[in-house]
Amino acid sequence: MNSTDRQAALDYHEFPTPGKIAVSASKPLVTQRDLALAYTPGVAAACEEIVADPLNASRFTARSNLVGVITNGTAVLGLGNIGALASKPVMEGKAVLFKKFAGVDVFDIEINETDPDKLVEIIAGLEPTFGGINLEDIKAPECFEVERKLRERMKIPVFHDDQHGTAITVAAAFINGLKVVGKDIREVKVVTSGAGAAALTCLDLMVHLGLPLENIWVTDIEGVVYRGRQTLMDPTKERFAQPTDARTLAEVIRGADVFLGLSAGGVLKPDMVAAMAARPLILALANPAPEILPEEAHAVRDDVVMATGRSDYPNQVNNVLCFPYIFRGALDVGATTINREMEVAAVYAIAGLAEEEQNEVVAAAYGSYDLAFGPQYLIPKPFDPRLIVRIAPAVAKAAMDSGVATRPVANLDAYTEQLQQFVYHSGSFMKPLFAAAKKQVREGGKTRIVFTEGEDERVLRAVQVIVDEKLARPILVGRPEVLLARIEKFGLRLRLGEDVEVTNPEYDERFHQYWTSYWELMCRDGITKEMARVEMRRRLTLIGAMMVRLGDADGMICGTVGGYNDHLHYIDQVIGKKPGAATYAAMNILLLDKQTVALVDTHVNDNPSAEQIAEFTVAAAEEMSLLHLVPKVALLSRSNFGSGSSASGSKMREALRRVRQLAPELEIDGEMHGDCALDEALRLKILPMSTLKGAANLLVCPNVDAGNIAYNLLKTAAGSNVAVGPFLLGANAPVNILTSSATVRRIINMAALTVMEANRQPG
Ligand SMILES: NC(=O)C1=CN([C@@H]2O[C@H](COP(=O)(O)OP(=O)(O)OC[C@H]3O[C@@H](n4cnc5c(N)ncnc54)[C@H](OP(=O)(O)O)[C@@H]3O)[C@@H](O)[C@H]2O)C=CC1
Ligand SMILES: CC(=O)C(=O)O
Ligand SMILES: [Mg+2]
Repeated sequence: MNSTDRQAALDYHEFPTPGKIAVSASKPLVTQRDLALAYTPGVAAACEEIVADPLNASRFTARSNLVGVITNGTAVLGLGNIGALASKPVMEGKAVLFKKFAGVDVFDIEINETDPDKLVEIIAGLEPTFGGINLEDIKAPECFEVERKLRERMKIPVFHDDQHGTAITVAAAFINGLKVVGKDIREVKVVTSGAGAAALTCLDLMVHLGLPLENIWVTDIEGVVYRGRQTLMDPTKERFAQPTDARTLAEVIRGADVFLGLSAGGVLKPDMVAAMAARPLILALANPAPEILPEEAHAVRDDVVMATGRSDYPNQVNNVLCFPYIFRGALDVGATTINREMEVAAVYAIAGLAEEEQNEVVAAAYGSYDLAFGPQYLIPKPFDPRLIVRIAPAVAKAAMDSGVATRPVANLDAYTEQLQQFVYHSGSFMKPLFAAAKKQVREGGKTRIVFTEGEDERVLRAVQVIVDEKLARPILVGRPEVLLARIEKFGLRLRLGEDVEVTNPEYDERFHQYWTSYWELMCRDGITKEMARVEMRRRLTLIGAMMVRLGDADGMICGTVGGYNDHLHYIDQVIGKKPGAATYAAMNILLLDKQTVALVDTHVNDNPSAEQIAEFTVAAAEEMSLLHLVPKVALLSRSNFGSGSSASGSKMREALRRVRQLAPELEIDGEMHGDCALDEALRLKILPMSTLKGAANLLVCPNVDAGNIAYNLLKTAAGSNVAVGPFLLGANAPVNILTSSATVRRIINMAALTVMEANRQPG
């Protein structure tokens, strides 16, 4: 690490508050009554329920989601025996990863004790606190004994991460690596550097998966582990002792197909790499310095396939791919242990994911979508959000099948769905809407959605999911040769003409009809025939809009590139407003932690009149009903029922009067401040005469600046994956203009919603 990176790492740990974790309360503690419930006397009720039935601890305490990350600091990363106190940053780090990747809470516990029996006594005594124990960085061979004794004594999962988390991840990289180099697990020679917690347990699992024991050559700080060796031996190591005269890594590495390094930095030398078999697989996993750096190995030969434990090289093989998710699955079914069946399920879940297409979140985190299964991508990346939905259910199922689950989940699909929500906040909101869209497709409803920026990477990735999930029948506007090249580049499987229809902007026999129709529409608005022809070829939104107008598509999605109002301009020319509508508006929905709120107008009307506001408020409320949301409308202002002498206040009052005429059944009030809209208690205090009940979920802003700014602030403060929209209100067809910040997920969601709009019953 250079001095700048070192300083950055220290600053990260020190500022703004020392360390990386804190405890946060999951219940409100604001009033005297809260205090009485949370603490004495109320807390006694929870205690008594647990006395009556210990299983109630998982109902009334955080135990079933709480893991102890416990170490004595004797084998911390590759830093060695640096002691319990100095290991604390690593344990806090594990806690952050547990929480971030799988929502598991952690107490990190660093214990000043090297005697295995005493360590066992201390940890076993913590069983009431935790739903699981993750042992970390305890050195071999003591770690084997500590784990075995704890497993015997404790009725919760005990998992030594450096052994099993590493073994599971390494086994996934190993089987995928062999696939890439085209070798058979029964025939490869594997040489390790390291015979500690990680290395020996990796070998154990690799043997379970089919690697013959006699093909394994283990080396450690003393050299080769040979039969008859006396120094630094223990029974676990003894199992791998070879009958050989070879004594050094340099000797046994000759002709090896696989090197597995779980020892210390710089142990594997370039001349040893040169002596390995063709297409060698090198897993140099010591942290933070690997046994050999990739550039050193590649300098010796160009057929090496290489992985390290580090994030700054391709193929990071690190137990973070396993431990958050194996615990998620184990905790969710109340597993009493983590057994071999659960380990193997995790191996295949991780290995299988690497062969799937890349994910947008991974691409955003790593700055590239160009990851396809192969030498540079053997194993999923730690930021892949699919890890949780692949590994945790596989582990949960294996726990149930092998009889160690005390709280089996009744429906694995529903469980997986629930985990999906952990990754995508829009999951639970969208689920019934996806089901409705799929039903339309199955029943032959109006489902042909044209995507005008068909060549855009996000659109292509979204369309792959839309095809796989049968959410719509997509039409891509794009040049076929570009589409084909990009589909291949991104590792997608779309078949042009079969899965998706294509409209080629450079040549399509329908174009004559498209541009002449456009000219007929616009010939009295300054568009000549020549302009109509040229515009129709170069304006993708015009093409899509004309397809919808002429019945070649049922709905349209555009806007991933370009300005909102530029797209609206062409939609207005070709599709126009709904009969009777005087205005367009844009509505966005935000799926916040505690509530779902829609905001209108976020993109169109600079300073709408009261009449316009009334019109788009009613349109927004109708759109919400289509999405199964019961609208509760607040007309926002900086004035509260006439409290401020603002022009917007009187405009919103007038809008209220008009909405009440247009839609008397709608629950609406205003004008009011944003906090009164969302906080019923405050509203009752300040505006006790308000007719609005509960929190408003449709917030109508007095102008587009307010709407747009409020939307972007809320979206950013809430974090990613929370926005659905924008919905274009007022157009005479189901067309939606997205924005350049649209993600793949948002495009998929909006396609499903456009299908629903296309099938909306009039009325
Ligand atoms: N990428 C990943 O996910 C993970 C990586 N690791 C890394 O693996 C390494 C070992 O961790 P762990 O098994 O927990 O620790 P242990 O202390 O249990 O084992 C370390 C092993 O490495 C051997 N060793 C140490 N130095 C050398 C050397 N210079 N040459 C040859 N062998 C050596 C030790 O030999 P002896 O006992 O004879 O001294 C021992 O067999 C660490 O670097 C750790 O960071 C560990 C877990 C996960
Ligand atoms: C990754 C890890 O657990 C280690 O290096 O010890
Ligand atoms: Mg470790």
